Amino acid sequence: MALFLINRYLGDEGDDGSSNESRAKALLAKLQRKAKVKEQQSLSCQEEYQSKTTVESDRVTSVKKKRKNKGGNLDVTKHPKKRKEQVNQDVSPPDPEELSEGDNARKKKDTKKMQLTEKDKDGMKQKSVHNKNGNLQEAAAAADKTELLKNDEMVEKIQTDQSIQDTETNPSQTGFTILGGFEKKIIQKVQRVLPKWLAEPDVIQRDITSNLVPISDVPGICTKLQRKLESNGIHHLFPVQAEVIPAILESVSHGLLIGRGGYKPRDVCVSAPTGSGKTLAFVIPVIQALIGRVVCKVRVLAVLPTKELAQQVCKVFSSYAEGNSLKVVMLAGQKSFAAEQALLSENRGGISHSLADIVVATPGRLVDHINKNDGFSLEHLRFLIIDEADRMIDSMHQSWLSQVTKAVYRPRRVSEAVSIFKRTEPAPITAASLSPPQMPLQKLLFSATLTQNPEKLQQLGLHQPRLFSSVHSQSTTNPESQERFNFPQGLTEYYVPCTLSKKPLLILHFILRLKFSPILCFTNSREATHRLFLLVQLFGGVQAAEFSSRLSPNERMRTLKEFEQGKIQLLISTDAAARGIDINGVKCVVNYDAPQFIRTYIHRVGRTARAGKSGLAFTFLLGVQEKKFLQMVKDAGSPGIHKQIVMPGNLKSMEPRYEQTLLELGNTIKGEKAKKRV
Ligand SMILES: Nc1ncnc2c1ncn2[C@@H]1O[C@H](COP(=O)(O)OP(=O)(O)OP(=O)(O)O)[C@@H](O)[C@H]1O
Repeated sequence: MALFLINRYLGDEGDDGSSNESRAKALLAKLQRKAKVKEQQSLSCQEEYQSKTTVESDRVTSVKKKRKNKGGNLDVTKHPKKRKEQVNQDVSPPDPEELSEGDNARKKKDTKKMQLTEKDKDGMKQKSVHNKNGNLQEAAAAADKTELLKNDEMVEKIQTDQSIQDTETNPSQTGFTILGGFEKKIIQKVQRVLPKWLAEPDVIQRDITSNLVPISDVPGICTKLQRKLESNGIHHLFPVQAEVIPAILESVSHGLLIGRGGYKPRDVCVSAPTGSGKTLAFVIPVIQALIGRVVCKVRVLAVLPTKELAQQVCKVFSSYAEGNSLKVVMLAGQKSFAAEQALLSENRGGISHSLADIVVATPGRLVDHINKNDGFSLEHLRFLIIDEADRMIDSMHQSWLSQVTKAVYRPRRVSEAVSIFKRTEPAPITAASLSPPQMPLQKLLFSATLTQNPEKLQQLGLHQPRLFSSVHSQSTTNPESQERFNFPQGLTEYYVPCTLSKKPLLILHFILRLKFSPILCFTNSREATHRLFLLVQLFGGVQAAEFSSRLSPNERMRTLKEFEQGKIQLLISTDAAARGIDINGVKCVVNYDAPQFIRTYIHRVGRTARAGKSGLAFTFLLGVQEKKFLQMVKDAGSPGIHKQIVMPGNLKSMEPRYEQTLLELGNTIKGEKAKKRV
């Protein structure tokens, strides 16, 4: 017995319930009818074709015969490409049997063209007769012949090309749907458009000095903080502070719990030049928002890429939290894990109590505390500050943000789960979602080189972000093209063409002859930093120090302090000191090694010309680097980089001592290597 019964649809006749045999007969009859109709159509096509193609030359017919002998198959309507190839090799009209109605119409067109070309031929013949005489006439006639032959070929080509076009543009003529043909379509280039919030930011004035705003003119800053600012020597706010502080304060105008009108507050992104005062732009409003708090909980978390930066920001927070009973704790690995744990919380009566309102952390240590410290809770977190945001996005592979988000939205302990505040991850706003008291998490992003790449920013999961920027972008800006940034107003940029061997002499010339101290000098690796430091030290006459991961965190801190105090004339550093570090009084930055990326350049040169002051930046460029580097700086929106030539004669007097120093350097490095091996 058959397991399956397969029924085939045999047309309307198949539905009447008759036997298989009668169905087969009906189908056969139908096919025969169709074949007859087709045959009649083909015959009528053939007749029409023969009547219209009398102008075809004998030569063409012979070619056609040849093709038939070869057994070539011209049924290429299904394969337009193949047809084109074949036609180019073997030009002949298609078989009348193959012609459909569409082909006939096409044939009419072709015949018209042929007639036109015949006229051309006649015209050309007459021309030649009129223009030439005597012996020349014969030659001219021969030339005409070849011309005509060429013409014939052209006519045929036009015909076949036209027929291909017809077939391709109007597939219905062939009766087949032609698949593919994509290469023929003109594909419109996708116009990338920035999202509105990125394309139309709130504009921040770039020029600090002529746009200072008196503290009392900025709405929302309480008198306590105003006095604190003044006691710290700040009487006016910089443009970025005057714009951003009121915006953040507005989002907490109805308390910490929920944004205005019950909506979650918008996240804030700030892109402003180096040294423009971004730190106070988040410290002031956040401190003010916390001043009235009753219970101590971690409500502010600031994440920074390096220990030095975390320490710097922690210092500013502590300065403004002082006297407001707010506690600031740093988690950056400066202290042991247990010591940081003790600073974060204490256990009273079996319940963990937070000892920190504001936590300033580096990503690694932060994740350690989230995972291993039960006394560290982010359940009440209200502000997440991401400083040097573009760098922090690059370090997203450490998944620190997802760990923070997890800790914020999913309380780990049962006691926390029954908290009166219900946290919900950002989602469509409905009346129901707004009914319980909400503790929103607001993200505040800051950078001098904030990316405009929406794909990168998307990783941060921003909620209705608002951008404050000193860079005006167009809505049509291509996010993939090189981004433009603003340079500090007081910065003057130079490049110094040089050779590799002259670089050490140049830096010595800058410090010993041109007296450009203090100089912050950047190299591209810690080895290069160390070698240059040794060389300068051996040369003598300069107070130099190095700054890189070769040093312990405490040594690095001490070095920065001594540099700021003026005890060090030349600080040779890796990019460890390129970002965010605020060292008072750096007059000159030297890029001993040219930076590879524009962001690195902007942050390095931004260590000078801070807070509206002036500063100089020099970049030593080898011949091969010049073109690419200058283009990169220009494309990024630099107001102009000047050429500074140091004549070889100016370095001559230092050369003998330098040669001697190189020998000593070789021995010192050998000694260091030997020491390492032991
Ligand atoms: N309103 C102000 N008046 C005077 N000085 C200020 C003011 N605001 C900030 N400063 C000073 O300006 C300097 C630069 O500030 P800050 O470090 O915040 O800049 P930044 O924009 O964060 O720079 P970077 O992008 O390099 O990190 C600091 O020394 C700070 O004390």
